[in-house]
Amino acid sequence: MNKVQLFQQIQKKHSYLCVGLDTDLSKIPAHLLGLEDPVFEFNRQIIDATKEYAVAYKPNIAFYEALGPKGWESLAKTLEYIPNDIFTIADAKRGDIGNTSKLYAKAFFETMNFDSITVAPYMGEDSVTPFLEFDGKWVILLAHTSNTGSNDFQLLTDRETGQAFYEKVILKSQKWASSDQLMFVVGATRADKIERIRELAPDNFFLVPGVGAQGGSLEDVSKYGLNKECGLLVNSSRGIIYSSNGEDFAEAANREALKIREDMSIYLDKYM
Ligand SMILES: O=c1ccn([C@@H]2O[C@H](COP(=O)(O)O)[C@@H](O)[C@H]2O)c(=O)[nH]1
Repeated sequence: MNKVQLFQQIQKKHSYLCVGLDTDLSKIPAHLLGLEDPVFEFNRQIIDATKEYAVAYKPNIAFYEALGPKGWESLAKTLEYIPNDIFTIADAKRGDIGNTSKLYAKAFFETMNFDSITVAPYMGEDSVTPFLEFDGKWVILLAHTSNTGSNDFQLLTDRETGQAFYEKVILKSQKWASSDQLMFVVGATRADKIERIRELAPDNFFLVPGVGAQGGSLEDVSKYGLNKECGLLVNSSRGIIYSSNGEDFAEAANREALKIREDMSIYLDKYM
């Protein structure tokens, strides 16, 4: 999916919601556990309940890898089930020496047909560019993440330029790819930095995790992060998919997604 198509979906749905499929067997409703593939069944019902409001789905790969071959099977079935006009993100946070990155890219872009993958920039240019060699596929580079540990390295400042490490990542990586292929992860818990990050990357989409369970403010993210083509995909995982752990989990997810979409619709009119 290209940037124009993504923006069209956002305009059609008045939403920039990404639903995170962090599907955890210890958290899903008990009545699903006896089924052949409870993870897929949970995801199937969540997708059906939220697809009217979601412009992206983001399975976090750790939750599937942890289950071994069965988990990969549930992931493949989930990816297949997501409607074609909805953007898909493999939240895998990969990145290695070039020939290894190339195979990570092949795994997520060819063996599985994800639209995008999250990539860690720490190993530099030759670890990121192999992911950019796939037509129509996106790299979502970790820039300023939502966790407290992000302060350890991402805020380290270069004495000469005064630039923080995360700012360098954003500036340098824009030389490797255009905003048609490169997004950045920016935590909603970093709302105080979003205005600055938008200055550094005016045209790139940001994937923003950290609203909902992590407490980030959707309004602040929207106020400082929206650009002329929206430029935001705001993710909520636990806040939507585990809003009930009873038999009504899908209806509860539908209500949560709708609430977020209603706010997004207001912010698109107010701030874009
Ligand atoms: O900076 C980051 C990068 C990735 N994540 C991932 O996003 C979701 C957030 O889940 P919630 O339940 O909505 O908190 C999860 O998959 C994280 O691994 C992040 O939170 N922060």
